Amino acid sequence: MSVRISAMSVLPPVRKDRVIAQLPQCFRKEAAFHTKEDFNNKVKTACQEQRTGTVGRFKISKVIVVGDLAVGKTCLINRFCKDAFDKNYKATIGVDFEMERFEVLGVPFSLQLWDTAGQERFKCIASTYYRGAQIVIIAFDVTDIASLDHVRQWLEDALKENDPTAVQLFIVGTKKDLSSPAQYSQIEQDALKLAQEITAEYWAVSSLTGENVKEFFFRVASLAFETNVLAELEKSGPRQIGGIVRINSTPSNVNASTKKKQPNCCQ
Ligand SMILES: Nc1nc2c(ncn2[C@@H]2O[C@H](COP(=O)(O)OP(=O)(O)OP(=O)(O)O)[C@@H](O)[C@H]2O)c(=O)[nH]1
Ligand SMILES: [Mg+2]
Repeated sequence: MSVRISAMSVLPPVRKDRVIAQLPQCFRKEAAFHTKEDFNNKVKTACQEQRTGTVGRFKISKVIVVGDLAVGKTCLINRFCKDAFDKNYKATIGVDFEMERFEVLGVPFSLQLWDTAGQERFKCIASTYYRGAQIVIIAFDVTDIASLDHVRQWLEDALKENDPTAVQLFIVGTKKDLSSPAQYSQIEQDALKLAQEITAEYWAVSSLTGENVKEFFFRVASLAFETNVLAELEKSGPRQIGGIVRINSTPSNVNASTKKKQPNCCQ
């Protein structure tokens, strides 16, 4: 960890196409983490006043991407991180990970993206890396209803290793390019219903065309950032040094992850 911190301090500036100045909007209002148009005001003020605590210095949010084999988890990450797409399937063995650095409201913020194996025989290796995730992305293939049916099982497995109240959950339908509008809208109904039931934000993407891929990860980064800054503000409360004393320090859109701080061995 200390190696990573010192390495970060000498890293070049964040890429221009990783700068987030405005809150990216949700994909579907029916299944969104929240539907606010802008970042929380307390978060914006904290960023302007550089009162974001560990966020922006050494905070790295862990994201795990899980889901059935061959639904397109690796392709999704590769489209975003490398702007590449491979039409040949190469199963992930265990896990891979990528670091993505963003700048949100002027504050550096990193996501550690863990790409896990969907194949049963590699699952037990992969699941040992689930711990400490702040964000869980469950991918399913929009042309394969069985992969949507398996989302609940993936959720259960991911939450075994994590504090369920401290996790932000996303369901992502992949391979949107392969489905006709009629087929897609049918599976979307089921996916939205499931997302509502398990309190997840729903997205649909295509790693082949790139549709919604950047928008999705920007949304993930922004919501993780917002949650982290709110948690920092709640932690420091009215005693915040160098900031304005706020009598009411409870964030207006308190969400699960600000309620309980989990021990986080992986960060
Ligand atoms: N048409 C199309 N094909 C895709 C898309 N995403 C992935 N694929 C294809 O689906 C297959 C599986 O993709 P992967 O990303 O390797 O799947 P995975 O979920 O990482 O699989 P495991 O690592 O075994 O869990 C590959 O042949 C990809 O080319 C997409 O958006 N559109
Ligand atoms: Mg893979």
